[in-house]
Amino acid sequence: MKAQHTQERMATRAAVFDSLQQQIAVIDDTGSIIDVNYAWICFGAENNLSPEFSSIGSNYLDIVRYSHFMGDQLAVQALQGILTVINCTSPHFYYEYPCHSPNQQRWFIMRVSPLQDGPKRLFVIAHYDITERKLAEEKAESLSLHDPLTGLANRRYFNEFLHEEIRRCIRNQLSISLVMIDVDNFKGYNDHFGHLAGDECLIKVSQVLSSFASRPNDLAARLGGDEFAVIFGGIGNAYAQTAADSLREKISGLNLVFGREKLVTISAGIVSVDLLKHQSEETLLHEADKALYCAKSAGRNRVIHTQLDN
Ligand SMILES: Nc1nc2c(ncn2[C@@H]2O[C@H](COP(=O)(O)OP(=O)(O)OP(=O)(O)O)[C@@H](O)[C@H]2O)c(=O)[nH]1
Repeated sequence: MKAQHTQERMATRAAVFDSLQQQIAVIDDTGSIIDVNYAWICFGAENNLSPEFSSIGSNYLDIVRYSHFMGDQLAVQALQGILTVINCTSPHFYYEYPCHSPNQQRWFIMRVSPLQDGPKRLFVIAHYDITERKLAEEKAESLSLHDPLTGLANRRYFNEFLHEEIRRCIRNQLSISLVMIDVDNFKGYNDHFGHLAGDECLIKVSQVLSSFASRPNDLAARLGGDEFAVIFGGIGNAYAQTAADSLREKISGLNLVFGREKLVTISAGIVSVDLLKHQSEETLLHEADKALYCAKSAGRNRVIHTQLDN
């Protein structure tokens, strides 16, 4: 009676093990696979992994070593982590990793924990799919860094990017240029066509700015209202002047007319430093703002350029 009861409990436990969505394998201290659950088997099949991945008796550590040998850079960290638990240098191992396929973004967590089964030292390797959480985090992160109207970087992202870009340029002795931009007489456009049309106008301006900031070390940002900025990392005096002139022409070329034949234009202040050694972001911001102020005072629809020495 007792034996039957124990058997039933074992069967229930096995059913629970197989019903879990997490992919679980149990290995011994040599890496040999003692057991896998149904989700683990399905994962192997869905991802065309070799049959060894789900076979009892295969060596899981060898499978991970082979992945590393085949160029999977993450496998070496997974391997080291598993070994720290097997060698008792760490009580658990927890590892978050991307596992993207050509048409799907996916992330997983691998958790390795020891399991004492009578005299046997075993280890549970559990993989959890955390794609939903990761995508939600990425979306929240993107929302916190971008302006909702134009999709450009917001002031917070701009500040962080400028800080990092200045450090990168100083480290590598590269040039940098910063362009501060303000739409001219935008209040007039808003008053003439209304706020919604004003929003459309800001979106069009931002699209032009984006098209000028296409390299990884460039950034177009909306700092607030009708105030924008473009960072050109690694770009010095000569190109920045040409780019800002062309940017100004492209925006007047949008032909956004309001009032009595007035055109939406921009004023811009540029600061460039060739082969940056030790200028601070405060100086760059201050000088670009000053140049923008001069462009406004000098009649708008123009670019004023300041070149700083190191
Ligand atoms: N439609 C719209 N308007 C905005 C937004 N944010 C700020 N504004 C308006 O942008 C205008 C900014 O005006 P200012 O920069 O002060 O002045 P301006 O008319 O552009 O004149 P100058 O800058 O001196 O050439 C104000 O009328 C604000 O109400 C927005 O998100 N959407």
